[in-house]
Amino acid sequence: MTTTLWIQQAMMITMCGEQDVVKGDILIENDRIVGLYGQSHHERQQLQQQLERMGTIDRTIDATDMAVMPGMINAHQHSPMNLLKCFSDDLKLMDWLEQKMFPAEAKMTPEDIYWGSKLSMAEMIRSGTTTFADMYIHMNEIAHAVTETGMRASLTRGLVFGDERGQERMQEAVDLVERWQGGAEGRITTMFGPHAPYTCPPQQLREVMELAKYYRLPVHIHLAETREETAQIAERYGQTPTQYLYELGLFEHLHVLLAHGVHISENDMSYLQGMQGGSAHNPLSNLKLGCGIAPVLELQRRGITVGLGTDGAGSASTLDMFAGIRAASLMQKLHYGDPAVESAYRFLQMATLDSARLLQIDDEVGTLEVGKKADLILIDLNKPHIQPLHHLISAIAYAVHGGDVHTMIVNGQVLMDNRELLTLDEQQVMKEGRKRSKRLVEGI
Ligand SMILES: CSC[C@H]1O[C@@H](n2cnc3c(O)ncnc32)[C@H](O)[C@@H]1O
Ligand SMILES: [Zn+2]
Repeated sequence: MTTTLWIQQAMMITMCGEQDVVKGDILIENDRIVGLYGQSHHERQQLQQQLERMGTIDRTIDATDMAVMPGMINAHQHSPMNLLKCFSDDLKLMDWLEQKMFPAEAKMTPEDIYWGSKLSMAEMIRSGTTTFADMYIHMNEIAHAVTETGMRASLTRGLVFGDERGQERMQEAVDLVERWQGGAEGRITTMFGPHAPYTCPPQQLREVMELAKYYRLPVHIHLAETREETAQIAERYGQTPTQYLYELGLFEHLHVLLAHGVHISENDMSYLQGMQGGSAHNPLSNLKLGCGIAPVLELQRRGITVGLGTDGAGSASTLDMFAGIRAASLMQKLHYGDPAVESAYRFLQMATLDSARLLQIDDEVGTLEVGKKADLILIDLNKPHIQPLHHLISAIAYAVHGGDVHTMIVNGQVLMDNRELLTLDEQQVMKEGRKRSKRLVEGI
């Protein structure tokens, strides 16, 4: 059975080019966009023809005073870490990770992961994120949660080595890929996820690379997040973290999603130039953990894709990608002492199309285009903190926040309708989250 949806009179931001704000209508058939129409006589005629072909329309949405744009794509996340949000802040990354996160994670059951990820999904849907890249443990539970909530996700079993359970984790990574690649009607894709240079010795990294090549899947890895990491890798291998991965051949044939990429020197950039994939910039996590400012614009100048993520709520405290867009832009303005250093539009593009490129799903999502998947958000502009509306792109980058997202559609399915979540029980998710997080942080 065909399902049809007609969004009327929206300010459409297609993310296909600088001049792309057009008032008009969008037609969706099942999971795909089948038409985008502006106000010209010719486009109105085309709209009428398409409507005649489609017959009775199941649902219309009056989007007057609303912007419609592609959903946000969070390119780096650890969704169950929402259970550990705001419990151990204001620490250095290694202390935070080793003394707080790892001990709490060691207590996590599959059910904790399921409910923790659902809590994140409720927050993400509420704040306009349609897709996320997740690296964690017990990934089956996250895959089930994604299936139920209707979101789109790239799932990765995070791999750390150094104890006797390395091979077992590797098997879980393979199981995830075999069971879930293309799952949930194609909304789930998978990657291989060696956690970081400092938790993955050369031999194990080579083994993961072989698996990624065999399955023809991307690799998702943390890289160059702190000065301490640079010092540790220099001490162990006499290399920078980026050089370490380069010498192992990681950038030769594989699509790689690098999380953070803060401490990347000019010389390191030459190792990354020409790579498939790119870097996920996580400004809020980097600011909160005092990691530094990623060389976002230098990487982009060298043709390296930079998408946008939040990192887990355990460090970033929020999964609101609009807050991330604002932070990313302000960081670069401050860093260069130049407010004109990069446009607001470019940062919106990082959170949509560029993140889609990192997840290797840009042929399906990241822009509003005929033939692409219907993954989009409606933003309510009729609010005091947004009005008067002089420049829509500026307003979205600097004034809008996640709470302004009115309606969300993923794969043609409405997940949030006028701020009501349709695919999860928010009260139950929060109740389970509160109960479980209490047990996890006890005594830590
Ligand atoms: C083994 S699953 C993923 C692993 O990553 C940890 N993690 C969360 N945030 C960060 C970060 O900013 N840098 C490095 N590692 C991070 C998380 O706690 C999981 O153990
Ligand atoms: Zn991370």
